[in-house]
Formats: sequence, C-alpha cells, structure tokens
Amino acid sequence: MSLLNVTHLGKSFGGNRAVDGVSFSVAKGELLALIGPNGAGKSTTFNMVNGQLKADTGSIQLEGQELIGRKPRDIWRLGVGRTFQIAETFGSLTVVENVQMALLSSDGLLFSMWRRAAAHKRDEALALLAQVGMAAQADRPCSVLAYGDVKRVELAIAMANRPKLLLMDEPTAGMAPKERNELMALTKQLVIERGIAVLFTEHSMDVVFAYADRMIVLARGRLIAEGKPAEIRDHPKVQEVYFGTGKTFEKKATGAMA
Ligand SMILES: Nc1ncnc2c1ncn2[C@@H]1O[C@H](COP(=O)(O)OP(=O)(O)OP(=O)(O)O)[C@@H](O)[C@H]1O
Repeated sequence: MSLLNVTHLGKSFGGNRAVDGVSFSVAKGELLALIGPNGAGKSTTFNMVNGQLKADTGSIQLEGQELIGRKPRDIWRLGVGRTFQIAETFGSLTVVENVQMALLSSDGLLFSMWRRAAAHKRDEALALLAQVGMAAQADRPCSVLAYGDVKRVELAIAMANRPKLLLMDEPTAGMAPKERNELMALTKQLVIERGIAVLFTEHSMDVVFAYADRMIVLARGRLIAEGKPAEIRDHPKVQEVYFGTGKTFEKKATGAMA
C-alpha cells in the first residue's frame, strides 16, 4: 500500500493554476523524484504536502489520514519530515549538538529550559551521525564542515524525527558531482533500511536518473508523465517540455538527458 496518496491536487494564485489536478503516490522504501521546468508547480506541490500552503482542491493522505487543513507542525508530527539547511538553524553548535536539538524538538522538549542539549540524547545523536558517516566529526562546530558533510548532518537531523515521508527540496544543489552521488547513495540506503518514503525535487538530471525509483513530471501545473527513469527519458511529452520550450533544464543539466 502507498504511504502517501495525492489525488486531484489543485492550487491557484489569482487566475494562475499553479497546480492543476495532480495525482500521485509514494510507497515505503521509494524515492520519487518530482521534476519539471521552472514554474511547473513543484514548490507549490511540496508546500501543500508539508502544510505551508493550503490546497484549493483534492486530497493528500498519509496512511489514510487527510493532511489538507492541518498545520505544518501537525503534519510534521504525523511523520512528514523535510531536510532543511543547517545555515537556517544552528551553525555555531557542534555537529552532535545540532542532532541533539533535533531529537529534543522531536520529543517536544525544545523549550524546556532546564534541559541542556549537551546532556540530552548524546548517544542517540551519535548513532544517527554514525549512520551518515559523521560520528568522527561529532564535536566540531557545524560552521567549519565541508559542504558535503553539512548535507550529511542535515540528513541526520531530518532522521531524528523518524519521518515516514521525507521531503527533500533540491538536496544536491550546489554540490560537486562526487558529493552529489555520495549523498544520494546514502539517502537511498537510509530509505531502504528505515522503510521511509522520499519525495524530492531536483534539477540535476544525472542525480534523478541514477537514484529515483520513479519520477513524476509537471509542466504548467499538470502532471504530464509518470514512470521509471528509463520510461521518462524517452517520453515524448517530457522531451518536448525540456528541449522545446524549457529553458532552465538545458542550462542546469548540461544535456544529461541526452
Ligand atoms: N505565492 C505565490 N503567489 C503567486 N504566484 C505564485 C506563488 N507561488 C508560485 N506561484 C506561481 O505558481 C506557478 C508555479 O510555481 P512553483 O514555484 O510551484 O514552480 P516550480 O516548479 O517550483 O518552479 P522552480 O523550478 O522555478 O522553483 C508559477 O507560475 C509561479 O509564478
């Protein structure tokens, strides 16, 4: 059974149908890539799933529970996590303290002033860091880490809440090809080990074709194709939107679909 079921999802801004009747599902252990040219509706779809935007129409169900109408925090509590940039959180804390903060937050203890992050769940945080290959750097400040290592810590932080579904918005943006591959291989390994589902957007087509189990393609708010990477690569509608009118795809992906 699918973990997430999205049906007939719609959202308009004024007269602009940003997302127009989109349906898809994600299963446990699956990496589903959401791709499409600029303005296709990827961010809008993402933000409806995590509750930051309220859908006008349709349904988003996580294990049968309707998410539309719930607050982002409630959706997070139900098990929809996302990776977010450490720069947005606590760059001056050490690696392990960042993960401990996430564990505190997951337990609803973040604002309990009498508990210090340094004393809380260090072992659990170290275990999470070991899973992403960062245990040896646990006591370094996050601000001194290499970019690829920061991304690993972000993944550990996202895992601290034990998400059922993980949303990753351009997880490999700004990374060198080797780092990109390492991060996605690690993500895939965690997804399988933990039985979670991942929905991710990505402009790097090499990453998408190498790591996505399935892909959905949006163009002007509509779902134009769905399938395994090999099916999508040869899909005439996808080729049309990317190579016909799509400007950014060719620029960013430097012909990776060819
Ligand atoms: N808050 C908003 N107010 C008005 N229009 C918006 C808003 N957010 C998105 N849109 C419009 O909705 C459409 C879909 O935008 P969205 O950001 O979801 O696309 P995207 O696929 O994520 O694009 P990109 O790859 O450039 O991030 C676009 O036409 C955009 O201009």
